[in-house]
Amino acid sequence: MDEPVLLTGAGGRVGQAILRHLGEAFEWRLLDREPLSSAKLPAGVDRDDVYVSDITDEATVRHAVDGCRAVIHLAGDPRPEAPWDSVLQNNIDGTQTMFEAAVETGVEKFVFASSNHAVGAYETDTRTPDMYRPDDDFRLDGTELPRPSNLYGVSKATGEVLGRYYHDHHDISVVNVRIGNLTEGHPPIDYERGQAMWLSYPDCAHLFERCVLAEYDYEIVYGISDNDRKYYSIDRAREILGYDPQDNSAEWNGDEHVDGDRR
Ligand SMILES: NC(=O)C1=CN([C@@H]2O[C@H](COP(=O)(O)OP(=O)(O)OC[C@H]3O[C@@H](n4cnc5c(N)ncnc54)[C@H](O)[C@@H]3O)[C@@H](O)[C@H]2O)C=CC1
Ligand SMILES: O=C1O[C@H](COP(=O)(O)O)[C@@H](O)[C@H](O)[C@H]1O
Repeated sequence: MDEPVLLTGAGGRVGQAILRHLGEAFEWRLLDREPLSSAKLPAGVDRDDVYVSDITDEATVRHAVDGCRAVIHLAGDPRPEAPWDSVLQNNIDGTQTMFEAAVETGVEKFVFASSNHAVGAYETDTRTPDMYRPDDDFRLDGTELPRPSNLYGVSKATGEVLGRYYHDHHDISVVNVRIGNLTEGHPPIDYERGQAMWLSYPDCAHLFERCVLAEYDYEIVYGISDNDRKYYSIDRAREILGYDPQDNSAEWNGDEHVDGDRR
């Protein structure tokens, strides 16, 4: 039996998108500061493998991480408008606590939920709204420096740099997924930017599965579906991770799929 994968923030939107599609793909350990109802637990996950804890609680985090081969780290304050004291504690201090426990216990891979907001300031007045449209060829590809939209984006860029530090000094494999806009069922309606960076639930789960299974050193990739509208390249995710997204926001008209076919 393979060693388990620890998923933090398991009760949230991204966590549930992953567990809904990958519930049986791995042996899971789940961590969230909120208790997880039975409806949020995949079949086969034992309550002993569920940790109700804050990610800044070093002792519990270390216990949860110990023996895992990989960590998917989602827990944090996801609000673009989050204030500094919250992102400092939940996103920066919490992520450093996760990395420290991971390297102390010999975890091989660390998958970090970064964000479009780490690079939101590339969306300048002169580029928008054209860059959100299919005929525009502006692309960010993960090699650019962060240009955060807000303090939340600063915390995500800091998480990426923490990963760089722990990779360089402790040899842990790290992939940062700059997630776009995860929306269940259909792309955001009347929101061009959101359609350009839509990540469907099935593509989200597939991408994080590839992050656990692929081999890499230190990577920054974009987490969006294969949208006709896009200003994030997914070439690196395809090449390094074997990401093969199946969804495209252009195939949706509001909440209707153009073929009447929803996966
Ligand atoms: N949903 C999206 O479209 C995007 C999400 N992300 C990132 O993905 C991650 C997950 O986001 P969502 O699932 O949307 O958020 P969410 O708010 O739905 O889920 C976050 C989960 O983490 C838990 N959590 C928060 N702070 C914690 C702490 N200090 N200790 C332990 N647990 C804690 C919460 O209880 C919650 O269950 C976040 O890091 C967010 O920044 C990034 C880009 C886009
Ligand atoms: O990082 C995040 O980004 C998504 C999309 O950003 P938005 O500015 O288009 O709303 C956001 O919904 C999510 O809460 C956040 O964590």
